[in-house]
Amino acid sequence: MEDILYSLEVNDLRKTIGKRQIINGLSFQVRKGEVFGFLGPNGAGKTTTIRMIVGLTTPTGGTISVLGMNLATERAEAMKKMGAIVENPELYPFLSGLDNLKQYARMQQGITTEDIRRVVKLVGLEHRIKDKVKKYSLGMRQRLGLAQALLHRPELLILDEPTNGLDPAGIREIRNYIRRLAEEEGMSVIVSSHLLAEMELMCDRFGIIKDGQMIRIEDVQTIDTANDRVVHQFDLHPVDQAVKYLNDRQLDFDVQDKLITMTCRPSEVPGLIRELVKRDIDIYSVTKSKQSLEDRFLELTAEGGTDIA
Ligand SMILES: Nc1ncnc2c1ncn2[C@@H]1O[C@H](COP(=O)(O)OP(=O)(O)OP(=O)(O)O)[C@@H](O)[C@H]1O
Repeated sequence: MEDILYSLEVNDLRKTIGKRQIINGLSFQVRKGEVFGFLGPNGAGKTTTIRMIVGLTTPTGGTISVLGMNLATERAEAMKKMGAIVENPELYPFLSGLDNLKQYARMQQGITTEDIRRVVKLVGLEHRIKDKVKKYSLGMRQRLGLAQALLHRPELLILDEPTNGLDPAGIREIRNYIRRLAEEEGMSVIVSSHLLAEMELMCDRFGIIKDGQMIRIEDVQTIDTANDRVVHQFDLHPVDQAVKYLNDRQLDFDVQDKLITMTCRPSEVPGLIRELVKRDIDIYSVTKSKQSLEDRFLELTAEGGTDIA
């Protein structure tokens, strides 16, 4: 049998609502066992794409394959391989977490007590599973929703903004569970977010979506920022002299609290330091902002932004 490399393949996906083309020829693949992020500004089309993948809305054109099965022609089989939390998970607050899972299990076929025990452990709710859901924190509810989505042992898990509304501790928990599912269970996970730092910590790769198109796919391990323009902060003395030099070179910079901030490529920094030192300017430190990925994202998604070919 031919080996299937991808859990999900989306090809030339399109969606028109009314006269508006919302998704515009979107293509990407999700590998087996990876966490793939869907990153984009508000209104980029993340939710619409996810709704098509989970079968909540029908594409106007293009194809979606789940583990090699075409969603349009082998829908029932493809759906069995998928678990999702797209809108808020449906939970009954007056039932315990366990009873919620039992209730959910009844609506599906072939779910055993062992399956329930397994998902409770997977999301770390063993000690609170008999408590009523109304007593759960938002993070715990989210984890119970995750447990529901995992009950039928999906191979592809789809989570729309899974960390939305959670506090930092809750975000970290969900992130850890998502990573565990990929690393220990070999599951493929798609998460959408507009939080960049989140994507870097949670994903193996992420795609940047803008105006209903995938404009770039990044591999988190190999993000190459060497040639990206990054914000650098120079602590130096005397500032006036440095300001004069930078003005003479017609460089763009800001001065705040005696610190000079400028956006440049990391490769340009050594030359700049040499020139400043030649002018008897003492450099105490140069700090590179950690926001480079965010800068790049904003640049890529800005109206009329940089050419990303
Ligand atoms: N049912 C609909 N009717 C008309 N327009 C829609 C409909 N659903 C989505 N849109 C529009 O499609 C575009 C993409 O929306 P979508 O919700 O997919 O974006 P998103 O990337 O998920 O954004 P957000 O981060 O804000 O959720 C938006 O401009 C939205 O207004």
